[in-house]
Amino acid sequence: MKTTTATHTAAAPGPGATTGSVVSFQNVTKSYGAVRAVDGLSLDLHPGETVALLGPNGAGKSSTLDLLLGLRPADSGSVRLFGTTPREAIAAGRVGAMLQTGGLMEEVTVREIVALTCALHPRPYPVEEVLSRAGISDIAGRLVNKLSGGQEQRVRFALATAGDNELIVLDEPTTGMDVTSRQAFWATMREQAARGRTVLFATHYLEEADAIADRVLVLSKGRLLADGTAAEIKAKAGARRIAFDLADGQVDERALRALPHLTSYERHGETVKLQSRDADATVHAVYALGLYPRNLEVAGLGLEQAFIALTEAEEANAS
Ligand SMILES: Nc1ncnc2c1ncn2[C@@H]1O[C@H](COP(=O)(O)OP(=O)(O)OP(=O)(O)O)[C@@H](O)[C@H]1O
Repeated sequence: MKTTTATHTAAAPGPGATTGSVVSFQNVTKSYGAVRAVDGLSLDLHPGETVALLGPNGAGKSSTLDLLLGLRPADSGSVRLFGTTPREAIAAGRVGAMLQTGGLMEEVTVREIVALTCALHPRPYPVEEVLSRAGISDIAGRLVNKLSGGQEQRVRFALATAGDNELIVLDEPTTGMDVTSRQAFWATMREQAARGRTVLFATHYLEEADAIADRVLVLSKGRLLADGTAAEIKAKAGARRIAFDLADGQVDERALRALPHLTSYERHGETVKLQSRDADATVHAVYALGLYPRNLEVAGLGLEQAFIALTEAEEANAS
């Protein structure tokens, strides 16, 4: 995966000036030939929010971020950042970004590329601080084209945080990073959010969305399928998890599969794992079969299971 960093040039209004929406999409549509990548998308992001953008492959996440940053024009609808066009907001140095396309400048050292990006930013952080925060002080003298994939990713992280941006946009930022780099990365993003900065990140790591984001947007086929806290998304998926053990002789696969309100069924030996839209009724029906479930557990879905349930339901509706 290749990534690039949006640069910053002109002087900007002071940070913290934002009171309205940081990002506003109104009925935005984008097609590539016959493929509708973004389909009537409307949303507003507010100062200080940390927002995860989730969706299966091809859901339109990268296209949405490209439109947001003005890298592609929308076919219809309006995209505004801080009440201005994306181009104006980026020129004013209000936005930092790590994207999936493009490459880093080659034949320069890590320190040089970071120093250049700091020099272009209207409100830069000190170069050594940017290097240290991204965990790349020890490789600052190395040529950019000699870096490993994970090291490159950390350099992009440094470039996206070279100055005080009001909005930070990240497309799958931690792909290729090791565990320590990921932790350092998210610690920095939390600091930014605590300072009132808005962070929007697309990810396939649902555990990151669950742990980091205070708002989760689920996209499917270019449309917004769900928008809320991780807890709200889990609740929206509706189903609950049920798990229990049965004694060997009690496993009657047909009867178990026919339990009411099931959305998913799995059995591993004597352990049965179900998802149900009405856990109370399903558990009642288990007892009504004359079974004696042991180690019975009923719990809400994790974000990952909720995401799968929501996007599968959307697929089923569409077909
Ligand atoms: N430049 C392009 N030309 C043609 N089709 C494109 C182009 N860019 C994206 N698409 C199509 O638009 C749809 C949305 O793609 P997009 O990259 O925005 O999705 P995504 O959610 O970021 O996917 P992934 O998780 O796989 O990165 C896909 O069907 C994709 O094939």
